[in-house]
Amino acid sequence: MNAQPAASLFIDGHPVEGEGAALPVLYPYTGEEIASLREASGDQVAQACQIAASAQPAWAVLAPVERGRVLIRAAAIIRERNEELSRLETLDTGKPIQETLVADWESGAQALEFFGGLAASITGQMIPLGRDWAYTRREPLGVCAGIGAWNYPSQIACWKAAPALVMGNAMVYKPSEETPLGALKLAEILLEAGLPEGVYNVVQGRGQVGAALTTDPNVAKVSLTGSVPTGRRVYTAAAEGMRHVTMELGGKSPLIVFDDANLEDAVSAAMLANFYSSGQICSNGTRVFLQEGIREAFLDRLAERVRNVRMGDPLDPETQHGPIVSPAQAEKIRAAIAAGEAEGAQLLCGGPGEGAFIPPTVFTDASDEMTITRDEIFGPVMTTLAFYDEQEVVCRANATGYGLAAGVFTQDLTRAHRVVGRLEAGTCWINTYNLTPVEMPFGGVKQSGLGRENSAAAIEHYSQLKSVYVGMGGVDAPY
Ligand SMILES: NC(=O)c1ccc[n+]([C@@H]2O[C@H](COP(=O)([O-])OP(=O)(O)OC[C@H]3O[C@@H](n4cnc5c(N)ncnc54)[C@H](O)[C@@H]3O)[C@@H](O)[C@H]2O)c1
Ligand SMILES: O=CCc1c[nH]cn1
Repeated sequence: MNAQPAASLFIDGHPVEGEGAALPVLYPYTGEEIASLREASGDQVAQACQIAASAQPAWAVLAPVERGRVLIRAAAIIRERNEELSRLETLDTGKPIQETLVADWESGAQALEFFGGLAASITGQMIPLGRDWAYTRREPLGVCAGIGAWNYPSQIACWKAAPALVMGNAMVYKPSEETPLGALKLAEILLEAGLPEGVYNVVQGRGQVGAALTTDPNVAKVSLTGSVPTGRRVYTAAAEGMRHVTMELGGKSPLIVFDDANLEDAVSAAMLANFYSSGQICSNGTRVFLQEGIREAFLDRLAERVRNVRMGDPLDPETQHGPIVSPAQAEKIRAAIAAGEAEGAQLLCGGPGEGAFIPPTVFTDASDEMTITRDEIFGPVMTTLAFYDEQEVVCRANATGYGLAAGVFTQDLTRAHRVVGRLEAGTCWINTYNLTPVEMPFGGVKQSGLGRENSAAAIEHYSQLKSVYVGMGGVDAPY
C-alpha cells in the first residue's frame, strides 16, 4: 500500500521536503511502511512561522464572511472526498473504516462548516458611558501553533484550524509523528477552497519539532492535544513568551450507572466509552462505577455483547475493532493489563491479545487505588467498580487529578442534574456518552487542560479583545 504524499511538509502553499530525520509511516494493521517522510529542520520550522506571520495580515483584513466562505468550501470538498480521505485515515491510524467514514473527517467538516457560518456574526460590544462611549473589537492573535495527538488526526487538525482561521489567524500545524498524513490533505483542501498561500502550513516531526514551534518568536498561541506530561512541558515553554494556550489533555473519566438506569443503553454507552477507536479516545469513561443493584446484570450483558465484537482488518467494512496505533502503545496497554492482574483485579473478558490487537478488555473487582483505576491507559481497557450510594460515588469519581469528562446513567433526571453539578469534569453526559457535537464546548478541568474547542467558546481562545474608549467632548484636566 502506498500513501506517499507529494512531500513531507506544506509551507507557503506548496509541498516541501523535510530536511530533518526520517519519519516512516507504518500501517498499524500490517506494520508495512506506507509513506516515508522527513521531519522539518529547525530552520524549516522558523521559516514556516515567518511565512505564516507574513501571510496573516492580508487574511485578517478580509471581511469575516469571506473567510467563512473559504472554510465552508473546504467542508464541502472534504465531504465530496470522504471515502478517499477516510481510507487514508484508516491507513494512518488503523481505525476501522466503518468508524473513519462517519466520525473522523466528517467531524472536521462539521467544524469548518460551523466556524465558517459563525464568521459574520462575531462582533464586539458597544458600551454607553454617558456623554462618551466605548466599544470592543475581537482581534486575531497572529500565528497560532497547533500540535496534534494521533488518535483523531484529521478531527484534531480541523478543530484547531477552523476557529483559528475564521478569526483571521494564520496557523503552523504539527501533527503527531505517528499519524502525519491527514494534516497534509487538509492543507491541500484549504488551498483549493481559496485560503491564501502561507496561512495554513504543516511541519512534521517528533517532540523536539513541537518544542521548536512552541517557542518560535512568531508564535502567539499554542494549542496542544496530547498527554498531561506533554501538556505541562508545552504550557511551561509557552509561558516564557506569555503565549496563549489551549490544552486538550488526557483523562480517566468516570461513567456512573445507577440502579434505575436503562440496562441496555448503559451497556451500549460503556462499550462506546471504552472500545470505540480501540479505546484510544481522551474522554473515554474508563472508570465504570456500577451501583450494587444493577452490577451483576450489567456485567453479564456486557460480557455477552463484548463476545460479539468483530476484530480484524480495518479496511473490511464489517470490522468493529482495529489494531492499536503502534507497537509501543500496544506494549503500554499490555503493561497496564498485567498491572491490573498483578494487583488483584479480575478479567471478565479480553486480555493482552496478540501483535497489534488488544481485544475489548473488562476488569471487575477493582479498587480505587489500583493502577488501572488511577492511570490513563489509552486503550480498550474498562475498569468496573462497585458503589452503594450517590454521595460515595461522587466523592470517588472526583478523586482524580484528571477532569476531562464524566457520564451518568439514571432515569431520575433530578438526580442526574444534581450529580453532574457536583462532578469535576469539563464535559458531562446524561444517559449517553462521548458525543462531541461541534455546537457544544469540549475541554477539561484540573490536569486535563485549559480552554475549550468547538462552539462559539473556542473563538475566545483564538482571539483577543481590544477596548476602544471614544471621547465625545472636551478633555477635563486638573492642570
Ligand atoms: N483532550 C483532548 O481533546 C484529547 C484528544 C486526543 C488525545 N488526547 C490525549 O493525548 C494523549 C495521546 O496522544 P499522544 O500519545 O500523541 O500524546 P503525546 O503527549 O505523546 O503527544 C502529543 C503531541 O505533542 C508532541 N510533543 C511531544 N513532546 C513535545 C514537546 N516537548 N513540545 C511540543 N510538542 C511535543 C508530539 O509530537 C505529538 O504531536 C492521551 O493522553 C490522550 O488523552 C487528548
Ligand atoms: O479524543 C478526544 C476527542 C474526542 C472525543 N470524542 C471524539 N473525539
